[in-house]
Amino acid sequence: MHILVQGNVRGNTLLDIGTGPTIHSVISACPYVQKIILSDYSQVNRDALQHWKDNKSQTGSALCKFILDLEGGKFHQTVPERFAEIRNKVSAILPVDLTQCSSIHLGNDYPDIIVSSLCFEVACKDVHEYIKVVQYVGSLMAHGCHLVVVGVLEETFYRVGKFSFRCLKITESEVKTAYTTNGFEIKTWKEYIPPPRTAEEAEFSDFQKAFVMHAVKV
Ligand SMILES: C[S@@+](CC[C@H](N)C(=O)[O-])C[C@H]1O[C@@H](n2cnc3c(N)ncnc32)[C@H](O)[C@@H]1O
Repeated sequence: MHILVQGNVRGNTLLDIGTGPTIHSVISACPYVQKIILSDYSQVNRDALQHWKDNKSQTGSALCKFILDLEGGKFHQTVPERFAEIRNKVSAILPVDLTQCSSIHLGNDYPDIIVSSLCFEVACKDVHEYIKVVQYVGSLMAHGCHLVVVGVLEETFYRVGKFSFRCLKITESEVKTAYTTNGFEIKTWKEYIPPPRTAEEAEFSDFQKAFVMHAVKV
C-alpha cells in the first residue's frame, strides 16, 4: 500500500476486504489512517487476525521490518511499536462474502479508503460476478473516496502449501472496464510482469500480470 506513502490517499477509516490470516496489507497504510477495519470470508482467517490483535502472535514481523526500512525511519517506529499502533487502530474484524452483496455490516463506519489484495478474482467465478463486486464495493463508498486494489490477471489457480485454489481468469481490459463503467475513475495503474517460470514455480501460480490500481469513486 505504498500508494498511501506517496501522499495521494488519505482518510479516517480504512477497510481491507479479504485480509486473509495476516495483517501485512495494512502495515504501511496504518500511520495514514485513524481506524482500520479488517474483513475476511474465512472464520479461520478471522480467528488468526483476532489472535494477532490480542497479541498472541507476532506474524508479519519480518515484513514489517522490511516496510519500516523502506520508510527510512520516517515514523521513528520499531516493529513492536508499529504492531501496537495497528492493534490499537483495528476496530473490527468482520465477516464478508463478496458474492453476497450487502454482506459487510459496517454500522456507521463508512470507509474513506477501501483496500483489497488478491481477493476479488478469488471470490468471483465469472466476470459478471466481478462486476457485481465492483458495484457492491462502490456502494460502500462516498464520492471522492479511494479504492486500492492489488490483483492478478489471467490466473486460473494458485497454490498455498499443498492446497490449490481456483481463480477467475480475467483480462486487463475486463478489470479496467469493470471499474470505469461502474462509478470509478482509475488514477494510477501499475503492473508487474513475472519472468518466465521454472517448472517448480509454475506449480504455484499461472498469473500473467499483477497490478496495483488506485481508483476514486466519482
Ligand atoms: C489470496 S487470499 C489474499 C489474502 C490477502 N489479502 C493477501 O493479499 O495476502 C484471498 C482471500 O480472499 C478471501 N475470500 C475468498 N472468497 C471470498 C469471498 N467470497 N468474499 C470475501 N473474501 C473472500 C479468502 O478467505 C482469502 O483470505
